[in-house]
Amino acid sequence: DRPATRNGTEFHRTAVGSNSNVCRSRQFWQTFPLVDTCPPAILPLRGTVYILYDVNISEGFNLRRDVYIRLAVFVRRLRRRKRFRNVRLVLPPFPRLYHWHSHHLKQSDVGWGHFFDLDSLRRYAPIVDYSEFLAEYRQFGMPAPPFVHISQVFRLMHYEIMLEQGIFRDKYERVAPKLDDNSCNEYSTAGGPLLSQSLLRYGQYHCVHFQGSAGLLERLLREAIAEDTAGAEDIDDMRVYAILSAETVLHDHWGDEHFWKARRSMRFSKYLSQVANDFLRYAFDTTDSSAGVQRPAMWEMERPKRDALGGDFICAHLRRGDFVRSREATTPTLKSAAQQIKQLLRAFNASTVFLSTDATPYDLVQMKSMFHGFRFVHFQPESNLQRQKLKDGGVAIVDQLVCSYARYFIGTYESTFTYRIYEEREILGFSKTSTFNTICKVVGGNCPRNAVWPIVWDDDGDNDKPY
Ligand SMILES: C[C@@H]1O[C@H](OP(=O)(O)OP(=O)(O)OC[C@H]2O[C@@H](n3cnc4c(=O)[nH]c(N)nc43)[C@H](O)[C@@H]2O)[C@@H](O)[C@H](O)[C@@H]1O
Repeated sequence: DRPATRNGTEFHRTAVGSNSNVCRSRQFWQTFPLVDTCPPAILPLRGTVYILYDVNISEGFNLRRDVYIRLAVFVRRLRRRKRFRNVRLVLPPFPRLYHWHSHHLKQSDVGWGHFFDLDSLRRYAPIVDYSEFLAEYRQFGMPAPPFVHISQVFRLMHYEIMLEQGIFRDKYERVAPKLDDNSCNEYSTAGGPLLSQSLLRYGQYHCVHFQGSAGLLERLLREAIAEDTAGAEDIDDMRVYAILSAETVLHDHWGDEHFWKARRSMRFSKYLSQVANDFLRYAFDTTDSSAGVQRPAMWEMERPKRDALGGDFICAHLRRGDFVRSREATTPTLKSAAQQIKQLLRAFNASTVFLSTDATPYDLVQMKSMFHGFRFVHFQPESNLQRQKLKDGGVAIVDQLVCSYARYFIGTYESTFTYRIYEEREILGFSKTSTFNTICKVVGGNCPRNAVWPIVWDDDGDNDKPY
């Protein structure tokens, strides 16, 4: 057929109009450079492997952030391998999470760009937001209405017995789905509702017992690519795979410098950061420089630091909601929490407390009434419009950011929400003693405390060039 022209480069109409994701092999293209079979935009995408993933539907926002880190560290390393040089981790749209109670807000199918600075994430790992993935995939040509074809889906599940003769071994195994078994059912959204995205279609659906760290996924993906490859013709084709219940995958190395680099790259979106900064200035007269924290334009410029001062207030993260019932043994009453926070205010000769909480409005009023003689501050969006823009997830992030700037922070036992605040304060440069604190069940009790996982920096700067 006759070559058409796009951006001054010739390509064959058939390759664009069809659903082919096959560009001619490099050798052929180099031999006959004028007969270019792909639109120029696609050429750099040759061999792309898109990894879609999703997380168990009941997991909260802050565990999802941790699962992201496991996969981001993995794909950053994976990109060093030839077949995966163009790997892309596709970030799953957030469904309406269990904890996002405001039913009048539109908060399903929310992209990661709403919460995070995608360019900052991208400087750590090859990621694309779901909408960016669709736009990129479209360039390969899709049938109408446009469908994305996932060749294999892997629904991960834990092994029933983890130890073999007392030893934990990394392993996985495809298993046949049992009809009466909800742990792997292709029509269930339990492993994440990704497949209900209207533009997705998939080929094979596998149930996989999986035990091990993210690195083990490389074997699983290589196996899938080998199965999907017929021969030399399609060896370097674009491929799409999906991993469901990705929370099953463990960190390759938890808490090392790779973890922290990925964590540091998780800067919040410009809009959310701006709302938090405005609130800090308005409510506490606090800025980056008055608080003495480090927040350079790029996370790559951050350095070890321990002398941040923080704003002139104490922050407490008081988790209520499901914790009141499901973690009764470690969750304090409002009265006990208020007593502990007031003790701290007196000890630090401070007059202001910022309370971050998912408490009901009624409990919040109760709590406030226990702080006579102190200034009690809680973040509320300033207008309906701002609430709609922030959504419940955005309000929670503003709460976390404000707590990250406090002179002293105390959080909830075993809450990932609290752990993410600990991490943010580690990055900003606070002392460990001002950060790793836990509210007890009762005042003066000998209570369990959250783990202390301090930040780890590379010895010689950002020398870990992945690409
Ligand atoms: C034990 C597990 O704990 C997990 O919770 P946990 O780690 O605290 O932390 P998350 O997994 O983030 O879930 C708690 C969610 O509740 C809201 N939330 C909690 N604290 C605050 C707060 O201070 N301010 C605002 N604005 N919102 C808050 C917020 O939507 C947050 O993502 C649960 O997700 C699991 O379902 C399970 O219960």
